[in-house]
Amino acid sequence: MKFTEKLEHAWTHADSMLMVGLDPDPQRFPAELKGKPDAIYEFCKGVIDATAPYVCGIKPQIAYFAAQRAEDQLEALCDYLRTAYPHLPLVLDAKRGDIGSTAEQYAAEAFERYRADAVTVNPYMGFDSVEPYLAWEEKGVIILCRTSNKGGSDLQFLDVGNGEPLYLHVASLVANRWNKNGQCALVVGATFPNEIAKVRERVGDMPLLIPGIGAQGGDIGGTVAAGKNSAGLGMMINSSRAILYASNGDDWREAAAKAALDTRNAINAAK
Ligand SMILES: O=c1ccn([C@@H]2O[C@H](COP(=O)(O)O)[C@@H](O)[C@H]2O)c(=O)[nH]1
Repeated sequence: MKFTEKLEHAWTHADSMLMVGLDPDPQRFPAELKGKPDAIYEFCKGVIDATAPYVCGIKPQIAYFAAQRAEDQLEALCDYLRTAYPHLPLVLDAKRGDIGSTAEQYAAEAFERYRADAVTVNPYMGFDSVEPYLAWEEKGVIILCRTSNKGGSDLQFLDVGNGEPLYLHVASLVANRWNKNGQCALVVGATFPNEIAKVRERVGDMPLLIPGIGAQGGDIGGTVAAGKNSAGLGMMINSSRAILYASNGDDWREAAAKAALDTRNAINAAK
C-alpha cells in the first residue's frame, strides 16, 4: 500500500493523528531492561505494542539507534512493525541531505534496508538532493520546512524577496513543483502555530508532520487549529519522550499507553 493510503487509513480507522516517535535512550530505560543486549529492541517493541491502537504511525529517529550501534535492532523493529501492524505507517526520521548520487544511497537505506513507508529529508541542498527519494513513487517524502527548534529561525526566516521567508518558499516549491506524484509532506514545528497556519494556507491538504508537542512544550489546541486540512485531518502530530518515558517503573508499558491515549484524545478534542 502507498504511504498516503496507509496514512489515510490510519487517520480514519485509528481515529488518530498522533504519531509516536521512537528515540530510545538506554539511560532512561526501566530497570528490567538495563544491561540486556537487545534492550533497545525490547523497549521499542513494548512501546509499539502498548500504543499501536492509538496512533496514526510510528517514527523511529535513526540517530538514537546509530549512536548505540543498534541499526540491527532498528531493522528488526521495522520488520516487526510491518508484520504485526501492516496498516501502520513507518516514518524513518533521518533528515538526510546530500548530492544526488549519495542521496540515492540514502533513499535505498530508508526504502530497501529499513523498508520505511516514508522518510524525512532536508531540502536545503536543493531539488537534485531530493529527487532520488521522489523516484520511489509509492513512498512518502517528508521535507523539512519550519522546524520546531528555536535556531530554525536563523535560516528558515530569511527573506528571499518581497518579505517571503525561506520556509514558505520551500512550502511553495514542494507544493507546486516537487510533489508531482502526490507523495510529499512537510515538517512544521508545533512550537510555531502561526507558521503552521501559513504553511497550511500555502499547501492545501498536503500532510504535515508536526513534532514539538510533549517534551518541547508545543500547544495541542493551537497546533490542531492551525494545521488541520479541509477534512479536519492532515497531520501526523509527533510525540516521543513524553510517551516513551511516561514512567521508568514496572508500569512503563501501561504509562506509555495512557500517555498516548490521553494525547490522542486531546488532539481529537481540539478538532
Ligand atoms: O523540526 C523538527 C523535526 C524533527 N524533530 C524530531 O521529532 C522528535 C521530537 O521528540 P520529542 O521528544 O517529542 O521532543 C525527535 O525525534 C526530533 O528529532 C523535531 O523535534 N523537530
